[in-house]
This record gives sequence, structure tokens and C-alpha cells, in this order.
Amino acid sequence: MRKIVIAGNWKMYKTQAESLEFLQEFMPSLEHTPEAREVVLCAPFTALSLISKNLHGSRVQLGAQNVHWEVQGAYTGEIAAPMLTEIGVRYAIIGHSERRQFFGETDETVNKRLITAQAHGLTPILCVGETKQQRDAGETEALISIQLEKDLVKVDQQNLIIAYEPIWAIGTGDTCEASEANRVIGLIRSQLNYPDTPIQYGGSVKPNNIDEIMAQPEIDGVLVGGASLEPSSFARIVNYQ
Ligand SMILES: O=C(CO)COP(=O)(O)O
Repeated sequence: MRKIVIAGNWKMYKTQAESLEFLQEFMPSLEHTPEAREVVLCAPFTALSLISKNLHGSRVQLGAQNVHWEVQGAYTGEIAAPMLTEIGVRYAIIGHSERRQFFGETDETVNKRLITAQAHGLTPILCVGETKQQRDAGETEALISIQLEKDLVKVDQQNLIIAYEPIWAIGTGDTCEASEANRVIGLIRSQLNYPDTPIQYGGSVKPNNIDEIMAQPEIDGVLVGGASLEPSSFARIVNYQ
């Protein structure tokens, strides 16, 4: 049985005060959410500890948005896995397209981060996906296949989540057709050596398209940006039909 994981990626949004405000409104909406759905909030580093303290006893899990491949050292501006696990963080997004695009992340550094995250008790959420240009050139399948091949060297696929995030669908409102996301995710699965690795879809997931996305047989959850910032819209997504 593959696990269903609904994760919010808050990106560079929400102070501590705003995070607490979110929780206050959001938490009651989980009352009827099926237990089998894992709900994850990937908050900014500065909010993680406070959220962790305010989640005691709750089913919501915490995720970071990055993690370094060393456990300590002279790496100004980075964060180490033990710093995250110490405060109760269970997941870490690795290789998000915004890190690849704006911060020089490569498949090699993504691979190193994945290995260290797993070695220190974090479950990585590995992001892969093509640009509009690559899609238009018919390179989607080849590009994703290369990303997986390079990113997953020596990675334990039994402690991993993959998020298929077509870059052209992120923050644009231009969602990938659910059936097309299902097709690409099926291809991703066919390249894995463990059948139960959860594979999410990400890119303009909203309350009005979540039901159709989650009805697809290959899609095991979603990684939500903008719509996870609003308690009521994230609640609707988590409580999809
Ligand atoms: O990048 C994303 C999640 O990691 C998707 O962002 P949006 O849901 O805002 O398109």
C-alpha cells in the first residue's frame, strides 16, 4: 500500500506569528481527515521550532525546505540534518526547482543532500520536473529520467517521496492536466526499484482541482505552494474527496 502524503511548501512565507495564526485556524479542520493521509507542513527554518512545540500530540508532521550534505561545518547560510531532527522535523524537500534555478543546485548536490538526509533520519521529498521549453521540445521524459538516475544514486527508495513538479505549472495557475501528471508519474514509478515510493504532483494545486488530481491512480499526494498558505484552502486540499 502506497502512503498518501499531502504537503504544504510555504517557501519564503510566514513569520512565527503568522505560522501560529495559520495553525489556530487550520488544525480544527483535520478532525475528519482520514488517518491514512499524512499531512506535512514545510515551513521556513525560523518557524519550525515554534510550530513543533505547538504541534504536540497532533498528527501534522514537519518538513524543512532544504538540508545540507554535511552534518556541520563552515557552510554559511545552510542547515544541517541534526539541527532539524532535534526539533522534530521528519521531512525535507530536496532539489526543488527554485533551488535548482536560483541557488545553483545540481543533480550532484541534490544526490549528496538526499543521502545525508536519509542517514540522519529525515525522509526526503525529492522534486523533479521539466521547464516549459523542455516540454515543448518533447524532452520531458528524457529529462526526468536523467534527473532520477543522477539524483537517486545510492539513495534508499524505501525512505523517499518524489514530487513531480513541472516548472511551468508552479505558481502560474497553469496546472498540468491531471491525466498528464498521472502519465508522467507512472513513468517515474517505472524507473524506481521499489514499487511503494509515494509520488506526489506539485504545481498550481488548488481546492478546485485537488479532487481530480487525487482521483488519478498513480498520484499519491500533492506538494502545494500558494494554496497551502491559506488555512481554509489547505484544509480543503487535505480533505479532498
Ligand atoms: O512549488 C510548488 C510546491 O513545491 C508549487 O507551488 P504552487 O502550488 O504555488 O504552484
